[in-house]
Amino acid sequence: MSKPEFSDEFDFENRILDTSEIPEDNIEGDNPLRPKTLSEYIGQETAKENLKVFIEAAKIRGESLDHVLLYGPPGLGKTTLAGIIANELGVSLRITSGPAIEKPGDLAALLTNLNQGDVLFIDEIHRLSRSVEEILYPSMEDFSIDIITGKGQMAASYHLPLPKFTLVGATTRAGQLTAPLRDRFGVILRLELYTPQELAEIVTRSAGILDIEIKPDGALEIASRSRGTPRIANRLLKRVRDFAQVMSDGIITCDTARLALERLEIDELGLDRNDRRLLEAILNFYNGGPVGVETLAAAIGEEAVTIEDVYEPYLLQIGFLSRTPRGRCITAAACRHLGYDFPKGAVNAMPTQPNLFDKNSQN
Ligand SMILES: Nc1ncnc2c1ncn2[C@@H]1O[C@H](COP(=O)(O)OP(=O)(O)OP(=O)(O)O)[C@@H](O)[C@H]1O
Repeated sequence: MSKPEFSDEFDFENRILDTSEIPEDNIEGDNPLRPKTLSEYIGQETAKENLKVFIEAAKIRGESLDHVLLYGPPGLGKTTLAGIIANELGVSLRITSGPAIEKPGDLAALLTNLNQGDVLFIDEIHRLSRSVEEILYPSMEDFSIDIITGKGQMAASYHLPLPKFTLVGATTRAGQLTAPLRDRFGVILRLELYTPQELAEIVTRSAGILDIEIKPDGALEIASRSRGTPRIANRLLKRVRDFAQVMSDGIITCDTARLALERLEIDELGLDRNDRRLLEAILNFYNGGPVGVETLAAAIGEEAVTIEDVYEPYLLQIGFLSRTPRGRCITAAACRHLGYDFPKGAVNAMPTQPNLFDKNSQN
């Protein structure tokens, strides 16, 4: 088939495969689907096994857990894991985010209100300002902060001891963390995209909690189209349930799942119209690439960071996109999937895996 015309508009707003936080995932709300203990948390075996040991050891010594940095694409369970850490340690969880801490005083107020052993969760920690970060260093290291009040001759400095706490930082962009901040985390865990089998377990667990009848092949069908992401899997489960209830007997089978997902325009690999348009843009406008992410973002009217955080991890993972020093390239496998010929003279780059610690990932 020849190259496609790239005409349709992108629809980023109403994307069912969106990984950004949804209201029920706000940890302060009571989302029944969110696991509360490590044993309920499915997948991420390496991270989970290590964390189990560190939590147990901290409990045996009667100390607070070392600071933990969680990184990985959105919707993989970083916030969930922070809640589990606090729960397993039997302490309270305080939640904030990088952009919410505007001034050093905001952080000082948070830190001085913690109790011994508490977990402070800072989401999007890469977005902390420098002045806030500078207060964070001594508080993470020495559990104390120096507060300066007044100006000029009236200035006074107070040294305030803090309770020993555990900072859990979460980020989708570990490469944007400053080295001094990164070095102050004793435990650094990378969350990986989930396998279809793990996601099928998550879907089955969620269906049980939501009282939805689902067959194993139905769960696997939803799981394989969920882009390795539990947040998407849970969302698709709820939408497929709607189709199953209206169009059949309410039981989710492989057939009902397939039918519903086709109606939602999500293909068997979990790609939707936006993914296809993005790949087609590389093919159509740039002869398969390489194209810089900023240029690509301008061409399709999306922010570069959304392409990098939301679209790319999965497209890289399934080998449909390749990241070269000169930009993004479509792979032969992606062309095959979309039904196009691999463009003549295009760079046949090997698929690359996302490297979230890579500072140059914006290239
Ligand atoms: N390992 C898991 N087992 C079962 N369910 C999970 C797991 N991880 C995540 N979930 C489900 O996925 C939803 C999204 O998880 P969570 O909000 O923790 O993601 P996140 O990585 O913090 O995302 P973001 O970075 O976008 O805030 C949760 O409500 C939970 O129901």
